[in-house]
Amino acid sequence: MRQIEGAAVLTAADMRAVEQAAFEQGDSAAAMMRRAGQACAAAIRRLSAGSEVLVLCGPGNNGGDGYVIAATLAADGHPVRVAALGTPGSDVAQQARAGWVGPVETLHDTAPAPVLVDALFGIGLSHPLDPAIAQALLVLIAAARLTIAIDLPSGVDTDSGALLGCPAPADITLALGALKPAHLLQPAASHCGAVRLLDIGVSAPDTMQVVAAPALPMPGPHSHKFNRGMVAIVRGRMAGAAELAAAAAMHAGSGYVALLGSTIPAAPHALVRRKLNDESLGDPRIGALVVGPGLGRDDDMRATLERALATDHSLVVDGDALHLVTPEQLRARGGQMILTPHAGEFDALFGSSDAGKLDRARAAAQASGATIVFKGADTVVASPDGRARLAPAASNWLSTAGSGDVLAGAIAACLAAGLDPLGAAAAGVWLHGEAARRCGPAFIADDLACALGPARAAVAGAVPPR
Ligand SMILES: NC(=O)C1=CN([C@@H]2O[C@H](COP(=O)(O)OP(=O)(O)OC[C@H]3O[C@@H](n4cnc5c(N)ncnc54)[C@H](OP(=O)(O)O)[C@@H]3O)[C@@H](O)[C@H]2O)[C@H](O)CC1
Ligand SMILES: [K+]
Repeated sequence: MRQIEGAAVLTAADMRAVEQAAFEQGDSAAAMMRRAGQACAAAIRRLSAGSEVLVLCGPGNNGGDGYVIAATLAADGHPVRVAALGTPGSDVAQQARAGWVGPVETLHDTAPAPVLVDALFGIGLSHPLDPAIAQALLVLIAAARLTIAIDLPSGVDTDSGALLGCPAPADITLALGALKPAHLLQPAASHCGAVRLLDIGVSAPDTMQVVAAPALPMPGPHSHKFNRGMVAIVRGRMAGAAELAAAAAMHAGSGYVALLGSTIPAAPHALVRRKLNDESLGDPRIGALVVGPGLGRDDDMRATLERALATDHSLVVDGDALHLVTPEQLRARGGQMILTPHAGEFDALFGSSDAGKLDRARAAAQASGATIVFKGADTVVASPDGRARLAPAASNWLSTAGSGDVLAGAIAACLAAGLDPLGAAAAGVWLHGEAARRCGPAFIADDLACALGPARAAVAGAVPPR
């Protein structure tokens, strides 16, 4: 079982394409199912510590995995029972069913067991779970001390993370071959428990990946404040937001941070405070310009935003600025841009929709030509070139004022350090989550900004300094 940071994420269709490609290379569905089931059985043996296991097998290949799991556990002398929903549809699942020689109960007449394995539905769930099935499942889950989902907990939509009926919450989900968006997108992600990836011998494309610890430079003998990356932050009507973004950029490793629009000396004194004018805005040493935190939405601030957009700096566009621009305006501007909307700002800029978060973020990146950080309990980073990064759940204590300002500053520091927009956005998201983890409970955004330093230090050195 592998941790999921950096793992490939595949939609159901992509997963099937990977399977098909493997078959065309000489692999077989039966062999793949055998590898999947045996890998799951090995993990389940470790997790169950000798307790009896009840495997629930569905009508598809997820159920086929379940029969291989049960047969493997039985062959190892591990106490195991099987209850089935329907009969296997595919030949490969029927073969797997034939490999189980024990009795097969039904969901309704089986007895609970300490360890429950949900092999009812995986990536093929196509419509909401029947309430009677869901109810029987919940009774068995309530009676178990450990519930393990195979590939996905039953009752979730693979690609969007939406719920399909009343889902079966798992304590652990064993993802097969690759993560799926539902392992990371809410509300499905909340029903997966701890997600572990099992290798089943398929090679997954890495267009979409789980956000991982970034490779960030460690300063070296030739480093100086400018080649470590200069960040400039436009100060708006609510000055505290820009101050937080500035503090975040400093702690996240930027060598020089300028707050444009403020000259009154104040802590932190390492923060350079300059008037906002053509000279300060046009400083060619700026590696990333942040506009939006606490900006305000009046005409003067709209004009300030226009001046920022008129530069050729790499931009981080956040907060109020997202209410003042249009996707067309951004696409026309071009250059490196990272937008960091939360749900409300996303709807304001790109319109509301019932589509899944991943699809919406990817469409927005296409429409605007910018890298989109669609924030939330499930953060999705989408690049205009189709690549995407999905973040594992971070601390719920991030639901505090200023958290977004801190993220904008962290992303800007990574962008100014020379990462490309997708890499910088993903690195900033990882630093933000890691800083929150280090803060523990009940922190405020000022604490979070300071914790970016230790988080940054933890990943320094992966690449040589510039
Ligand atoms: N590389 C891999 O990921 C591997 C995955 N494997 C396992 O295979 C499943 C995917 O198998 P699949 O058969 O495509 O789908 P499921 O097993 O999830 O379920 C499909 C069957 O369930 C029926 N269905 C769908 N929705 C419902 C519902 N709400 N209620 C009842 N039945 C439902 C569906 O019937 P339809 O008429 O809707 O088509 C199918 O009969 C994957 O998740 C892995 O566990 C391979 O075994 C190994 C490699
Ligand atoms: K399942």
